[in-house]
Amino acid sequence: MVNFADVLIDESKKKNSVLVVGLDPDVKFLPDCLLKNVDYSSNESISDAIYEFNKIIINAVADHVVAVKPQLAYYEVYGSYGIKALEKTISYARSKELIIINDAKRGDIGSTSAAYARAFLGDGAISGDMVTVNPFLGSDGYMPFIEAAQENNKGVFLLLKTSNPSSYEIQDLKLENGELLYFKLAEEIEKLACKTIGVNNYSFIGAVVGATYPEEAKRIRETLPHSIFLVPGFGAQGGKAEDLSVFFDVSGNGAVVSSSRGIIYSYMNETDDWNKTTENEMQGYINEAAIKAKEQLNEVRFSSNR
Ligand SMILES: O=c1ccn([C@@H]2O[C@H](COP(=O)(O)O)[C@@H](O)[C@H]2O)c(=O)[nH]1
Repeated sequence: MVNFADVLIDESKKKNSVLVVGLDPDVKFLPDCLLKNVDYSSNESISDAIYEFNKIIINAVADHVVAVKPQLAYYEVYGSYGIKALEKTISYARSKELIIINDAKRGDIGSTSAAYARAFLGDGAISGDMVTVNPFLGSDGYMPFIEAAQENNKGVFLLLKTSNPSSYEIQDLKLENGELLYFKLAEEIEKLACKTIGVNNYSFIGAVVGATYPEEAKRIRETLPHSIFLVPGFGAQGGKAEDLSVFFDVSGNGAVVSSSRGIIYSYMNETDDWNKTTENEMQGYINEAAIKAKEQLNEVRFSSNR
């Protein structure tokens, strides 16, 4: 039996990185070199460009990231061709021995969640190693994912305190006993996580906690010591490396931090005419941005500022 938390931590140690790069391809931001032959009336043609873009990103970051995180929305928008681009991207990332976290945020009634779990945690073409799950339908909505992850030696990240500005509207609602909703959910996750720990003391049942909420993260970390956090919101959403030490444990483990736009479109900040960036230049800028982010995170994850 493999506990996926151990796989993630071992990979993080091997790469000396807690950085996850998000694969959120938006054609608006692709330079001319990738768009010159694109027929905008064809989803197939656009999806081919997306796959080429993803290969450049993967080549640039593979040595410096613990995982890549495709965001499903950017593929689903192009229908079956977008899904094909996702399949090819996953297969390419696997050829570079990368861990794949599908940011799909699924969750439904039990029977449908079981089908989603087969899609994302089974052995199909869009299956990764971990998937983000929306737990707000309740335990029959998220347990099928946890069961599939356990059966297939994979992992999940349950949404807990998301990085967006309005996350407080629902997630911070006060319950009758004065407790906050996300905090109650953290307690529920811990009940499952503490029973499913691996050799590093972490469970394959992780939680999403936004980089934009370090104060909240500090309390969540105490309540949920056995879950690895997936931390989005670093970079483009304003989350800063210097605020992130509270997400980690004393050994610098316990969290992986994702950045999408801040890294994959880093070439847009390098010249006034970013449209003219070549594929080689793109790869270079993305590589530099990933190394910089990795180093910033390494500086804070071992710091004692908790
Ligand atoms: O709480 C959450 C959960 C998921 N996300 C996703 O992460 C990336 C963030 O992209 P950036 O460009 O680094 O801001 C994106 O795919 C979101 O859907 C999140 O931001 N917050």
